[in-house]
Amino acid sequence: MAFRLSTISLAGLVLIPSFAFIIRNLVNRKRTHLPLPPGPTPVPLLGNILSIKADEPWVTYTQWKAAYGDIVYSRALGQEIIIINSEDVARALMEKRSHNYSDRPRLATILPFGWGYNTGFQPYADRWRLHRRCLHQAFRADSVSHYRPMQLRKARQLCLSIFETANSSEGNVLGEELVLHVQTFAASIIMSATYDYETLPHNDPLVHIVERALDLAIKFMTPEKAAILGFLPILLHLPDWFPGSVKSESKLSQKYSDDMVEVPFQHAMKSIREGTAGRCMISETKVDEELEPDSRNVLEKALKDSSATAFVAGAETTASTILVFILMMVLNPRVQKKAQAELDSVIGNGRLPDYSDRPSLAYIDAILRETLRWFPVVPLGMPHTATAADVYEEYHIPKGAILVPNAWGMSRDETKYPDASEFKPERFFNGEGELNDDTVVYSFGFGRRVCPGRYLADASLWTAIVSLLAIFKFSKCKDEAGNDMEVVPQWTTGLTSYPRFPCCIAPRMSGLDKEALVSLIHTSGSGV
Ligand code: HEM
Repeated sequence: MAFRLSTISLAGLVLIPSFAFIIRNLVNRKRTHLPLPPGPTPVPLLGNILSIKADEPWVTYTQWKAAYGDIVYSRALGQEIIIINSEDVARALMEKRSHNYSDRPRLATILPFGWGYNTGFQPYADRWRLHRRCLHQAFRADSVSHYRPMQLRKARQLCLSIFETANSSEGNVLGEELVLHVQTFAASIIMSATYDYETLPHNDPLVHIVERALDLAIKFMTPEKAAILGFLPILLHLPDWFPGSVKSESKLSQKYSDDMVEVPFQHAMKSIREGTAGRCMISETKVDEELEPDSRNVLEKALKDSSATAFVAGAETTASTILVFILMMVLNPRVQKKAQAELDSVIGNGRLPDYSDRPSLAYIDAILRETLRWFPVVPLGMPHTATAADVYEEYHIPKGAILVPNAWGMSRDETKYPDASEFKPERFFNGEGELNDDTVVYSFGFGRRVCPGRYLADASLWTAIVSLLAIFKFSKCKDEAGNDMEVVPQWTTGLTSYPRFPCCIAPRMSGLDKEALVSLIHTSGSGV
């Protein structure tokens, strides 16, 4: 009896919002007389959820492009979702009409799991504007050059760590070892740029606090869980023994998130008070002493929250892109050889490259662009929401609809990128042999919500790519008979995605040992 009762009440909780949605939708449609964008036929209640590839939804959306076009209407559990499959449509809506498409969906998991601090989830309102001001001050194009010596130092440290791992295993590096080195590199750059905090190479206590919060959040902050919690908010209050309850997980996640926001911020504030802080996001943000206490508190809170977001948004995305780059080098020896020939002709082998070499290394820049294109590590960008109903071409865009920019689909546009599934840096050169103006900006999002960390990310990626190419040759692992082993990367799923794969990493310079590498690093300048 108890079972039947709870089944009925659960069904009721699911059905009522769905009927409300259907009725609201019918009323709105009557008012507009315009069709919705085309899309697959939804089934009652679930919408189109069952026809989407759960681990690679961008693949399904790109197939929908072939069937329905650049703008596709779909539904998931009562939510209207519009997939944007072309850069032109994304710009027409999210940039040219950014006043209407800069909001974010209110995911039901955000506040209960302690993620209300995050810039990326802020509604389009004053608090978000203040966050953007703090991020802009620290990471705008003309501020980030200051971080270059630190980024270069950390890229060379990354090479040293990889060298040691490869050296101890005859060149064969396991997928998880590579992931760890690259993630440490990306995390240490963000911790330095935001908090002027120098991370330890292993088991850093502050990085641990951040990762603990992220690990838990990744499990619970999925779109499916948000949809379920949106229907059944009662799951937050039911006792732990009740199937589906998330009461204790949400409390734990809140605590971990609070620590993640507070602990590194207090560390930076202490250094500022003691007069030992170097340049970083916290020390750079002008909190005017003259401000009223209330305004000062609001600004300090925005600074604290947006700096925590910088880590969350910047570390994994940067690391994931470098992992894609290494995978591409393993799978495309021709490209790797050509890049190293360019490096040898410009730099020689007596020193390591630095930022001053960038204008002379066009092919390396093309590799960076092709890496961002070949697999945008935020394949579906971040969703934007329509603040008001709108009309685009002949279609009605309902108020509250979620717009999903399918960056992966844009990167597979055969008219712009012939043989799009191949890794070809040459596609970024014009007829005169110069780099063209496609910098794959769509991989960093659109309009007023575009990634504020893109300039910092660009410099981190370039310096990692150029340093790794200067020192190492990446190839497939060999089996006992000396044959190349097939590479089968395992891709993670979530808001971001990266490949995990073993590979063989050997120094390019014959006889290079650790001592020689350390000495090469020390004698190479920072060239800034
Ligand atoms: C390869 C590295 C990176 C990639 C591919 C990337 C990509 C993105 C994308 C696609 C978005 C969503 C934009 C939109 O809504 O249209 C975004 C947002 C954001 N990114 Fe990045 N990002 C990277 C690195 C960084 C770094 C290094 C930082 C910080 C220093 C950062 C901070 C942020 C923040 C705070 C947001 C939220 C913006 C908002 O909602 O207003 N990102 N990023």
